[in-house]
Amino acid sequence: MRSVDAHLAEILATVRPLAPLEVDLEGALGTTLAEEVSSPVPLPPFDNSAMDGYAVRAADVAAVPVTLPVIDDVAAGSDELRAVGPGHAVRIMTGAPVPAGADTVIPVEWTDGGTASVRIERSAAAGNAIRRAGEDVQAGEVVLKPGTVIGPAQLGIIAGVGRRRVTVRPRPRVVVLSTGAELVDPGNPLGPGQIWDSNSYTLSAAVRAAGADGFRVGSVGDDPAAFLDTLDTHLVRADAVVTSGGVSMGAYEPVKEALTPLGTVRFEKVAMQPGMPQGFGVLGDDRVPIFALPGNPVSSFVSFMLFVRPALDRMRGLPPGPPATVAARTAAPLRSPAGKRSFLRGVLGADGVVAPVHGQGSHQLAALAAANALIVLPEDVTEVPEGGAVEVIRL
Ligand SMILES: Nc1nc2c(c(=O)[nH]1)N[C@H]1C(S)=C(S)[C@@H](COP(=O)(O)OP(=O)(O)OC[C@H]3O[C@@H](n4cnc5c(N)ncnc54)[C@H](O)[C@@H]3O)O[C@H]1N2
Ligand code: MOO
Repeated sequence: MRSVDAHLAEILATVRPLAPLEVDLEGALGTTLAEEVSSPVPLPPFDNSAMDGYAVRAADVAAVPVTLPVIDDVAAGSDELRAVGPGHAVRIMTGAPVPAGADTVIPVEWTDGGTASVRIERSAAAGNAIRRAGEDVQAGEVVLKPGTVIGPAQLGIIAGVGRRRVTVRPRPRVVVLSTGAELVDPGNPLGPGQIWDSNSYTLSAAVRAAGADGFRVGSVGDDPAAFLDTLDTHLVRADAVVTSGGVSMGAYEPVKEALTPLGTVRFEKVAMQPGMPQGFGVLGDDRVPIFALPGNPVSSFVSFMLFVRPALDRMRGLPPGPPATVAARTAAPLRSPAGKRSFLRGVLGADGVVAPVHGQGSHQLAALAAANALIVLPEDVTEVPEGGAVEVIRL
């Protein structure tokens, strides 16, 4: 049997970061920056007011109360500014440029709010409520480095430095396909021997949660030719394919039967529980990676977290690796088969104690849904006593 680490190593040696492309800001969320972004101008571009109030000379408000004539009104966006002479005040709004001559801003709350003249009750030192040009970013300064995932704030600063388009590694497009003659799409009635297809929903959601775009094709039956046809149809829009089911030892294993003859996809037993039967390889001239995951719902989910997620990180241009673990103590004794790495489902509390959920079968999806962690027991561990130290993957 192949080790979990060897299987992941082969996957990571095969998948490649997606080629960079230029996208509009609207399409940049969740992508990975593939260039350095810098600002052509200082930000803010000019000294401006941090508050609604009055721009004055600090010397004129050293002794208060004082009443000054209001010689102008400046809103944000104003460009014709009158200089503030000695003894003058200019009404100013947040974000408006500070007029020449003024060196401080008195918030409106410290005044009577006058428009022809203003009575100022409190004095302020020079520089009060003034945001200086370049205080956020200097002209030419790099604001984002390649390899940064673009979230809302990163998108904001790209727009904030005036860029309309940006070069990124895109979100991988992942086609998700489940197989099994027993599968019925949720919302439809079950016939004898049928179950609702949950894996295609779980896996396409896991794809999205991993920062990629999932296209849920739904389920195909047990016919290898129909499976290949469906795959062919969808391959053009895929950077990767994830399938579930049809990979073990049964009489009807469409994924294994269809892909094995291609010679580019291998089916192996990986020393883990759940998730032992795994297929991985590449398809077509573009060598699109395909992950053929086992059909048991918990098995396919755990397989996704261990193998597909790191591969998607690599495709996104992020440092890939196994899921991070944290140290915990188990609330109950645990068992694991010798020679296999186990991923038991558990609930990790704020106190660092993890309680295995009831129902550790690889078909028990409700138990997985109740869990927030996978308890990892290494290959050489067969038992852990109550209170024993374990590593867990947060879900
Ligand atoms: N003789 C052996 N039998 C099995 C072995 C083995 O080594 N020797 N391995 C077992 C293990 S471990 C697993 S895991 C499963 C993997 O089976 P397949 O990947 O071939 O998947 P299926 O047979 O199609 O389905 C397994 C199970 O999962 C249910 N399923 C499948 N697809 C879905 C879906 N989209 N949504 C919800 N549930 C799904 C399916 O009904 C089956 O109950 O093989 C063991 N057998
Ligand atoms: O290894 Mo299978 O993935 O448990 O049930």
